[in-house]
Amino acid sequence: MSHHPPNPPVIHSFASSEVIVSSLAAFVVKAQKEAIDKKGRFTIALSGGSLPKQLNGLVGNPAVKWDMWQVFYADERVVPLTDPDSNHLLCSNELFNKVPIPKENIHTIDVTLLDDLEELSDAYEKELIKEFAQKDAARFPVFDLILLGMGPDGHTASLFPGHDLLAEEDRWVAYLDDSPKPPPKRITFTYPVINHASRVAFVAAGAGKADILKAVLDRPEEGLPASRVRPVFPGQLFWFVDEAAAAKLEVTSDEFKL
Ligand SMILES: O=C1O[C@H](COP(=O)(O)O)[C@@H](O)[C@H](O)[C@H]1O
Repeated sequence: MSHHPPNPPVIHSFASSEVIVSSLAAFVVKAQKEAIDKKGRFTIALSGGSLPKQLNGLVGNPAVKWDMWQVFYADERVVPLTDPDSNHLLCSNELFNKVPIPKENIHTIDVTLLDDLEELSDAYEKELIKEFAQKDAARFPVFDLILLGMGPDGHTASLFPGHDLLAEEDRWVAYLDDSPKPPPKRITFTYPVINHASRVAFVAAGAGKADILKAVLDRPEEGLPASRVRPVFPGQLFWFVDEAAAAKLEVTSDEFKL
């Protein structure tokens, strides 16, 4: 465990969510290149919600080495992969069905275990162990990049305000059956996984995110789930926001320009 304090977050603010799309694509490509140069593979975790649409700048992008990607989900709803609530379905519709990524490089939940949350989350944890433990010999997986969204209540992945899972220190993947946002049954990466990544990036756009973004960044002592994302040094946290979402932050706009 590093005793160095976490790096301060880097906040990139853009005039519109359209500009986020191209900047985010360049950011992902840079993370991909560094990972492949170092380790010959790129491990990335995605979220659902508004995030997958923002990945459109990767479609048709010749710099993306799809066969080197290993994709996991930072959280997933416990539903069939064809259900409109599935994060995998959303990511497939927005991204994976439009690019030449090998299907076996996308790690989905095991849908034969939908009736047993404990087995399902254990199986997804084992999937992570297969990818990371033998190769990296670390106590927690070290993702090259985890992309997160933030809900209007400050939740991220399926870590919700006041939920017991915020205190989970050992498990890599946990389950809940009481999500305040439907559907109630979900699995989620825990903080030990999120906070051991090399890079974690939040994407938040629109005026609907302004109040909660202010609370998360200006009042971290409130302990909202998104405020608790503080990657262990030398990991780095990034925020990709548009001006509407950043409107209520205290820092001057110059500090936010790329
Ligand atoms: O339920 C979820 O919500 C969060 C935030 O969604 P957003 O639509 O406000 O961006 C999402 O990141 C997570 O993956 C999803 O399961």
